[in-house]
Amino acid sequence: MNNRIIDRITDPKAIKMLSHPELVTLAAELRTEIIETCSKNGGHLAPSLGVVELTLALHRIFDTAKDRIIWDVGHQAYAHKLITGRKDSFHTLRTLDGISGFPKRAESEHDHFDVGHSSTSISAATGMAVARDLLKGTNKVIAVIGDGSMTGGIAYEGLNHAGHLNKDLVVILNDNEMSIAENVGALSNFLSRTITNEFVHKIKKDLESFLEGLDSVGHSVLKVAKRAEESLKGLFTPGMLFEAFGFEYIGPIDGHDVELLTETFEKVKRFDDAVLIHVVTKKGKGYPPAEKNPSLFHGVGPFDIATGKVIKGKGGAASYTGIFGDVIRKIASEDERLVAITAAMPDGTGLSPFAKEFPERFFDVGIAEQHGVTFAAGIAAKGLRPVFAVYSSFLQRAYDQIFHDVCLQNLPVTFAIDRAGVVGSDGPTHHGVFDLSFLRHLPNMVVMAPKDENELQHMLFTSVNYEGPSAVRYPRGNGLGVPLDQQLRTLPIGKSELLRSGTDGLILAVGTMVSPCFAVAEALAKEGMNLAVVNARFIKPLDSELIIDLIRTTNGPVFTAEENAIQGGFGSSILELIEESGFSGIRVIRIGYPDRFIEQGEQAELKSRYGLDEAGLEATIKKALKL
Ligand SMILES: Cc1ncc(C[n+]2csc(CCOP(=O)(O)OP(=O)(O)O)c2C)c(N)n1
Ligand SMILES: CC(=O)[C@@H](O)[C@H](O)COP(=O)(O)O
Ligand SMILES: [Mg+2]
Repeated sequence: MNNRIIDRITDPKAIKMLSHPELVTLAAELRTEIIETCSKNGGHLAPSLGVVELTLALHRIFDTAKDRIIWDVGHQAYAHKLITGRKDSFHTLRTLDGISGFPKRAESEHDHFDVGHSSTSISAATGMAVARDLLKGTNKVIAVIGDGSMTGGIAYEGLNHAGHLNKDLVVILNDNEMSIAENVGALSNFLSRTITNEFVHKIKKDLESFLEGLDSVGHSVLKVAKRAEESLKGLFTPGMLFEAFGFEYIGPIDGHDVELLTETFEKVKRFDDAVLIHVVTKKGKGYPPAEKNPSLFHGVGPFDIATGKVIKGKGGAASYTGIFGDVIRKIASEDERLVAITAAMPDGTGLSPFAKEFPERFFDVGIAEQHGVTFAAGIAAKGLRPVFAVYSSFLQRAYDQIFHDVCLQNLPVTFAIDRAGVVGSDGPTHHGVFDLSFLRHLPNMVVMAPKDENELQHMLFTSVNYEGPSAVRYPRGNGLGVPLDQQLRTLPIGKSELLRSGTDGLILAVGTMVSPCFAVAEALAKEGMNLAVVNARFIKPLDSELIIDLIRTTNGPVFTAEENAIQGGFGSSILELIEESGFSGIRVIRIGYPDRFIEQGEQAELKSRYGLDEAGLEATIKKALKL
């Protein structure tokens, strides 16, 4: 008979009734459940395994029906989900219409803030603490933030404000000495304090034996020194930093000792000022392959539990990310001006091989997209060619820096925008469906999207050699498997490619939409309908000359197709062009993502749901042509 504790936890309050050995058993059961589900669905395995004991201790002491826990990024919240009523739906994790991989207020009363992007928890918690006090509430507010997420500037804006207000607020720093890759920066060195502590300890011992060897003067000095010991320790531990922000500091404590965590939280629950608890955990804890390779298992696809081997997809063409990584090295080998930058995503953006080959020209700035952009602007201002490789949705953080530090000064920064379009299981926080809209209205900016991986190569080369800011946006996943030209060339700025002629209608397509649009036009030709198809290549500047000519000669509607929000995107720019050119009576049908946040699901599922696959495009076009 199945006698698992996990099956009895339908409400987190049940955690409070368990004995210590039962909590240890439950931790193991949670890990099994998390590993099994991630092995099938993929997911953020290593971060979630690392906080199982922390999650149990939090739920043992706090009551999430009223107390507020804000998980930073939220990719580590699987145990929290399992014990807050979502065990039976956990098998749907990250799937279409299933439960989210991140906390979601709409999903549970125990999720208090929607997340996915990093470093927001302290600010949100501070806001909740202020609101609680204004409303005369009594609940606790707890932010749980990782050491990687502490590299994001907003975390310090939050700390600075929270420490100043000194509200009843708990920040738990989950320090596993890892971001997705190795964590970077001075703070990370400061937190991994082992060497410093040993060093301080040795100095203290040496000093003590020296003073003890002296006469009574020495003993008096020793007494003073002993009294100063605490402050000396404080001077060399991370506590110093957080205390300077106005927080009480507790730690570092073992984040896998559920009893110690529980005792600590019990005490802290009675405090009524801002406290930071520094908890040390192991990323991937309890699953040896993840402990050994936490970067691979940070966000992993389906894998074999016994061997820890990731199950490869169908194979096929190289990924856009991989091609980017290859081309950028190729360009850098001939152009010494090229400098590559990532904001904590060296693997995800394909820059890791570049980092190995050109370590002096590679910079991981941490989760600091704003700094990454302005840093790139500084490099460009001195005549070099920075390439900032970044996910579309994370670039949103740096809108003002793109405007103020790059475009306004017309600096030659390349934005290599990966994960443009829908990204899949990460869902609405991570889909990259706004970049065309938020980039194309900025003066000086050139915006490109390749129809395939070969065009990606030429666009990157074009971008690095362009004298102003430019962006190349490309999707998550594989290219089309087209042959790659060996010789890179610059594309004429603002020139599109006419792929097929026809006067029954005009399709203007961008990036990943070019191939399915072309296929649909070819199929319709067999039914006697001849549509022109344009690979836009440039979203900005538009190839106005060609597009106006084609609009003039078409007898049918104009279709625009893009993997971006319809609002403000490429289709909108065509409407503007039509208006500016004085056309009237032109029917324009814009195909893209509607004005709502797009849910999680596989890319193909989402494209099908929103009519961006071949079947959907054909249906839309046929309807408009009244076929
Ligand atoms: C603004 C932003 N940039 C980048 C990311 C990608 N990202 C997600 S988790 C993560 C590392 C977080 O490290 P840490 O906070 O230490 O958590 P851990 O995974 O180690 O538990 C990164 C870079 C993100 N979610 N948000
Ligand atoms: C939580 C987070 O932001 C990242 O781990 C993200 O999920 C990575 O996405 P990719 O899998 O597309 O690299
Ligand atoms: Mg970490």
